[in-house]
Amino acid sequence: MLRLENCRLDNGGFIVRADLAIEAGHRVAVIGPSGAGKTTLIEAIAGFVPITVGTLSWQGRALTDVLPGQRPIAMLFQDGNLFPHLSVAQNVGLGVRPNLRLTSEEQARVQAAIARVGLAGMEDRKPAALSGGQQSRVALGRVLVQGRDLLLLDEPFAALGPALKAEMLDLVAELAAETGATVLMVSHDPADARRIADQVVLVADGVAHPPMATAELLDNPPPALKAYLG
Ligand SMILES: Nc1ncnc2c1ncn2[C@@H]1O[C@H](COP(=O)(O)OP(=O)(O)OP(=O)(O)O)[C@@H](O)[C@H]1O
Repeated sequence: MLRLENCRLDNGGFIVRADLAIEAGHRVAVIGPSGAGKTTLIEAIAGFVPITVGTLSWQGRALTDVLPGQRPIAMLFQDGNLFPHLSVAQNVGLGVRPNLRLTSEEQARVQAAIARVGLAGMEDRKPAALSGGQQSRVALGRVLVQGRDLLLLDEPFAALGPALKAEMLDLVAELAAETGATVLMVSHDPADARRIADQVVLVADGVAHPPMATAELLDNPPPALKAYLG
């Protein structure tokens, strides 16, 4: 279980409060008005935004004072997930070892991840020689080899067209199901939440609310969400 107990997240003076728990294995969409603090929540869990009050824990282990790289977390951003001068295999390999000196067993893991995300045969290509969807697949391959318990996504597929975005969301859901990873995904599109998230965390008015069942929340939105959904 991921727990934020009476937390105060401080993003350069912008405060979000969070007192919530997410059961392991769930896929949770983080939605809410622009500027409400969705990214702040994700980055506090990842360790980039300080938690000045309260405790963050995963499976009973306190993470509040753990450095970002030592948290059981993999992250995918909207942009800048790939290094343009590195090949597909190298970009994925970074998930195993930042210096890319991989053992043959580790190279095999990278190869398996590349195949799993549908890029077998493209190992030596640079990102510029890939489509947007293929680039997203490389980033997902890197997340996959990291083998972390928690996957945090901050609108990673916003730049893709609707069909491609749906395809990538489905791939995230499949990979999470295969690995048992718990997923938190920031999205502006309620359809994304309905597509892959069984629960939704609403961030509004300075508060990250406890998760609610996706259909229940979106079918009967509270006032703050209603205003946002229009
Ligand atoms: N480094 C910072 N210093 C001060 N304020 C910040 C900083 N980063 C973000 N903020 C402010 O914190 C608030 C929340 O930002 P955040 O990015 O978490 O919102 P969001 O819900 O993800 O927004 P969006 O949907 O527009 O991406 C915003 O008002 C923003 O201006």
